[in-house]
Amino acid sequence: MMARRPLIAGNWKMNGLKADGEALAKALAAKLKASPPAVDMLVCPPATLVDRVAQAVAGSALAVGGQDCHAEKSGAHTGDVAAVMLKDLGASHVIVGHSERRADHGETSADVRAKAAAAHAAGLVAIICLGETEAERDGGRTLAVVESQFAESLPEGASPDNTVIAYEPVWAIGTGRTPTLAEVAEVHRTIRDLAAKALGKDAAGRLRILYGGSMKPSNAKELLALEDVDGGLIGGASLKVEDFWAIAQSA
Ligand SMILES: O=C(CO)COP(=O)(O)O
Repeated sequence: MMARRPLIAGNWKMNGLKADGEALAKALAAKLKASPPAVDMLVCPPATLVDRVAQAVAGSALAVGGQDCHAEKSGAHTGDVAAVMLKDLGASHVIVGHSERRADHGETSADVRAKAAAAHAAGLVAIICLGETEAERDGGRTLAVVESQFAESLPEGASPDNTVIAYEPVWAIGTGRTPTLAEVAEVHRTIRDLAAKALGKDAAGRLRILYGGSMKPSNAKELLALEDVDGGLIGGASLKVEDFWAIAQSA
């Protein structure tokens, strides 16, 4: 029996105004109600829409998450959002350490670890992102990069119940390119092995490890069929109901 229920998560990034965000979430919630798939589904709208989307899908099986949180609970941090604030709006998850935040905002793995700890303290599941750049892949450093990001980003107290790992090769995000299936399998197996060392074998066996980076209906089935791929973190294709739903159906 499959021990890990797949998680199909949509990262809307900086897309969506009130009307279209609500319509997208409602359409997904309706599909989930009509024909529940054998996966968990999550959408992560921009912070401005978390409240509205959470209210729109309340009572449905569609979970809602944030895309980032601050490491502190409150304070003088203009423009930032605390994990507890996302929780207050009805979020159950938050993405931390996305490569766009690591690149655009200079977030380090130490920052990511503090954010994940804040998410846990607020009662949120932290989706911790990691992945190599193209130069790192070309230089043969993929596994070393993933290993150090994993070691440095995982907080004390992490468990399969409060943490999900997302492997997102930076060069595959929004480019239409993906690693080969063998390359994805190798990285996911490595992450599972790292998790076994950090959390113990049983916990590692329950930990969900998502793949992200140009996942779409045409390649989802083969990616999601890999033994250590337990779902997807989907950007562009999560903005279209039919595409996101098709991906969920192929898990
Ligand atoms: O960054 C991603 C999800 O967090 C992946 O984005 P794309 O699916 O658009 O490549």
